[in-house]
Amino acid sequence: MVNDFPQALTIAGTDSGGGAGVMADIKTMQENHVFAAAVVVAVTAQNTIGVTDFMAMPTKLIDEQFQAVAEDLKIRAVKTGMLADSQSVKTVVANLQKYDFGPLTVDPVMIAKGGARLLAEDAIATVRDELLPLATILTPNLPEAEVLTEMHIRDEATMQLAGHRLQELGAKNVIVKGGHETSDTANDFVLLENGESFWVSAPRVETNRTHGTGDTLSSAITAELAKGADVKTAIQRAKRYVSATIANGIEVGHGHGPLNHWAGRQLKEEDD
Ligand SMILES: Nc1ncnc2c1ncn2[C@@H]1O[C@H](COP(=O)(O)OP(=O)(O)O)[C@@H](O)[C@H]1O
Ligand SMILES: Cc1ncc(COP(=O)(O)O)c(N)n1
Repeated sequence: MVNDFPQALTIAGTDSGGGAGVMADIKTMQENHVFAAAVVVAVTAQNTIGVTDFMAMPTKLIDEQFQAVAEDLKIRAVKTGMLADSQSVKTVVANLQKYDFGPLTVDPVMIAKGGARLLAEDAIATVRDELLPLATILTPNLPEAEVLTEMHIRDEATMQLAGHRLQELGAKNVIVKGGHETSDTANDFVLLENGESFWVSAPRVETNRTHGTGDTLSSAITAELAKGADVKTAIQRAKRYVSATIANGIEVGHGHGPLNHWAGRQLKEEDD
């Protein structure tokens, strides 16, 4: 059948070091048996040690990438990652309103693990006011949730409160990621559109090989949605996948190392 294979789209920045951004998204979607397409919003000069430079793509080129994808592919689920600046966020929002790419996962990327700012300060309001209300699923880490809700998150109770505030801001479903916490388990709080809430958890791995964890979780969710999973199932499967990529680390680079995107194959073997 023409155009029937599950296809997903990432709208994000590239990582020359291969561990995060568009590169992590494509590897994740591929490993989860979904065809991955990409609209590149920014290019970063980056490795596991840090980001040395980046540039946002011109608006016209972003528009043209959207048009090229929309005219030919049948995208069933889409995610956003690094969006760089306010102009780029507005361009992405306009294109998401123009084309139907299915459920939208918004990973509100702001600052890289190495400390570099990947979203201009004045673009935070644009993300909150214009992009967040389009989100089927919003996936902030703790610092991002704090910035978007303007509250201090200290514990599980404040993570839950933040989830509810983010839903009030317009995101249908929210997952507040606890990767930046220090407890023995990596606990993420999930609040669904119907009001149901629960935690997804995995043992915390003592490692600095966590470059691209957020991208990997959000693109695994997007891949599951592209295959037709419901939101709850997509989040549970994606958590299992990202946990395996962290737990079965590979040694690449000298800083915050990338994940083992092949680890899902091990999970399949365990299941069989
Ligand atoms: N050291 C770790 N061990 C296990 N899971 C982790 C670890 N660090 C992050 N995670 C998980 O990875 C996912 C991404 O979370 P996080 O690292 O907070 O995102 P981000 O990359 O956006 O900062 C979450 O499910 C989180 O719980
Ligand atoms: C292009 C791009 N997108 C996203 C991230 C965030 O990933 P992390 O928080 O793991 O550094 C990144 N470093 N680079």
